[in-house]
Amino acid sequence: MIGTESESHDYVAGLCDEEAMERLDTLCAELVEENTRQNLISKPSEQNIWQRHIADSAQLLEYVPRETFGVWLDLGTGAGFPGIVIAAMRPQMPVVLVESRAKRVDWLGRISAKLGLSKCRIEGQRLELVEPFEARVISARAFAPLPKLLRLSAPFSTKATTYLLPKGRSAAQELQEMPKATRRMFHVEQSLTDEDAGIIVSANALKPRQETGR
Ligand SMILES: C[S@@+](CC[C@H](N)C(=O)[O-])C[C@H]1O[C@@H](n2cnc3c(N)ncnc32)[C@H](O)[C@@H]1O
Repeated sequence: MIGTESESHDYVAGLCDEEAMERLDTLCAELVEENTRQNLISKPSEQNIWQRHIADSAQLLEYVPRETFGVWLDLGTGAGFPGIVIAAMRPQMPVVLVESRAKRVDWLGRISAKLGLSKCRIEGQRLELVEPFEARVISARAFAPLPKLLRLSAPFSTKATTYLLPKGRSAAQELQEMPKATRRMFHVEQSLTDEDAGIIVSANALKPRQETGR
């Protein structure tokens, strides 16, 4: 389990190059600054931003091949999690962020430009209105209850799509409440950054590295 800011920083550094780490440092600084103007993240979580937000997002990369080619779709990106972190760590991969709240859309546009994320596209509207395309990965943190999430994301999903859904404490319960056919398609992985949190992942997700101590 990753318990401290410095452990979180080291963990993320092991998943990306130095330029990506510089982008993430910039993201953290800009986020704290923007958090004085709009409510992007909770004030207390500014103190452990690497654990609560950056490493928490970055761990999703462990579930997909390093050379992922298709589009990564992040639903309800909000302040940027996990979508902006993923885009900052893998700038060559096309990433689409869907967010409906205007102030957050504006922030996502500004930070994406500042970080030079040319492959990152922001859909500033409700997911229900986005023209469907095939997503290689669909991620969503704190976006919607699982039945709604799967219903809204279905137009973007194929058999090859990997779902990565950080769900906090409710992960096992939410999956348990789904019909049997859906339960067979997913399982819950332990979050690296919170011992009480789970990530609902689809069956085609990679197994994460073992040396992380899980
Ligand atoms: C609880 S926040 C989570 C933000 C971010 N994923 C995180 O974990 O920090 C949920 C976000 O989803 C957005 N959202 C909710 N329903 C949406 C929809 N149907 N289409 C697009 N965005 C939506 C909200 O505006 C909000 O920013």
